[in-house]
Amino acid sequence: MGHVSVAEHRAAVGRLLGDGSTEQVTLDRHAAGRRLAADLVAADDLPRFDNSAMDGYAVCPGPPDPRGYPVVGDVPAGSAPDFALSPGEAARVMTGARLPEGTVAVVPVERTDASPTGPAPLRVTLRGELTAGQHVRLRGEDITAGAVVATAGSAITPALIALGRSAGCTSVTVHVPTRVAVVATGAELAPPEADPGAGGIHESNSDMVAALAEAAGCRVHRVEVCSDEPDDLRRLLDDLDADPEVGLVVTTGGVSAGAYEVVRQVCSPLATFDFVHLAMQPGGPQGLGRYGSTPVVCLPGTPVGAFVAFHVLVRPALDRRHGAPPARPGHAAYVGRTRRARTGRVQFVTSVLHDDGTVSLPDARHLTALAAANCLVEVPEGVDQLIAGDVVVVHPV
Ligand SMILES: Nc1nc2c(c(=O)[nH]1)N[C@H]1C(S)=C(S)[C@@H](COP(=O)(O)OP(=O)(O)OC[C@H]3O[C@@H](n4cnc5c(N)ncnc54)[C@H](O)[C@@H]3O)O[C@H]1N2
Ligand code: MOO
Repeated sequence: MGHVSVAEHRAAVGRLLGDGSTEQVTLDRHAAGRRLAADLVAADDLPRFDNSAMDGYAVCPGPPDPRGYPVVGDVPAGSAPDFALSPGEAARVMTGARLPEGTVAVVPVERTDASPTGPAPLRVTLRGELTAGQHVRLRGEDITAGAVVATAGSAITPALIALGRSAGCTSVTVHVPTRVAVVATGAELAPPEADPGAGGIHESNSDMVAALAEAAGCRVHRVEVCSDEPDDLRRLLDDLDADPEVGLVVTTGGVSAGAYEVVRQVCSPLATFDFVHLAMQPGGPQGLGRYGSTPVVCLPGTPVGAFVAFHVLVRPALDRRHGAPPARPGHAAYVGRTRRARTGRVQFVTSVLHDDGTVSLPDARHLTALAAANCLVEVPEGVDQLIAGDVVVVHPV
């Protein structure tokens, strides 16, 4: 076991995972959450043509006429008028309808003497002032063909799907999600439906890590629980290495100093692996390497340690692969209540950041504190006490 810093190990995970790749996919709901790997460019003007923002009458003002405007056409949405308005003429138009040439303004039906339903009248009288351009949506006023709809790195949100599709875009170039297998190891682990027996526990890491990976934009293809038997783990890793749907394996457990550390027993003899104990708590014991050609990141077994290690060490590499901007280096908050801290290693404490900018740190590293947490407070190595009002760095989780 070597001794490396958190930053060094984070960089090593980044090198192991590499840059990722890109692909072209349909711009539809399935692309939501992915990030653009290239600028998205409008294929069409938005709106595609001048159109009405109201159900009413398109008018081209002319000399005052006490009988009102002659209605020379009727344009429902979806049709293209084959006539133009001359001064003193009007046409009935519906919301979204393409406006006839010559339109100066649209008057909502409520401001006319016409019935909102039934056939278009022969003449219409308007009430109130008329301003040029009122209720007219101009071609390309939202975005024009060839303009950048969203820049590379943008997340595909529901609103961006609406904008891109409205601008005629049908496909997007995006980062390919990392295809992940999660392997929880330990002889004591009982699956959800099983009785853990006298010495067993309810297994929880596998789906926690899988959910963390999916929240980071990965596709999780396999979720496995493995015994402490080296042969079982070898067989499973061989199988995962051969599986084209697996591009990264994340293991939990079996990396510390005990007698049955299956991950370390199987992987540390391989020249492609490195096991270290980071000066970090929780999540100190770590491993990484390649099994066959498959990158493997080995997290510690304690659920809080695995969670923190995923956030601090693995998430940044996944963000880079998936085109997400690097996380901010953390932001400042104030310690709410004085408490002691352990020195000798950097701590990431699962904590609650409140609206008033103060942060509550729990007394114990329990899962209840993890589940309540909305941030990790980074307590530097040399700090043995946090005093109420001290500034600390927090990382949202
Ligand atoms: N003599 C030493 N003992 C330990 C050291 C050390 O340096 N010297 N490090 C401690 C630290 S820190 C950690 S973290 C753990 C890491 O141990 P492992 O990664 O080998 O994990 P396990 O021993 O398999 O399990 C630890 C703990 O977590 C529970 N666990 C494991 N997997 C799951 C799971 N899938 N779901 C729920 N809970 C799980 C397991 O039952 C243990 O209680 O080592 C310390 N020991
Ligand atoms: O590094 Mo361990 O996760 O402190 O318990």
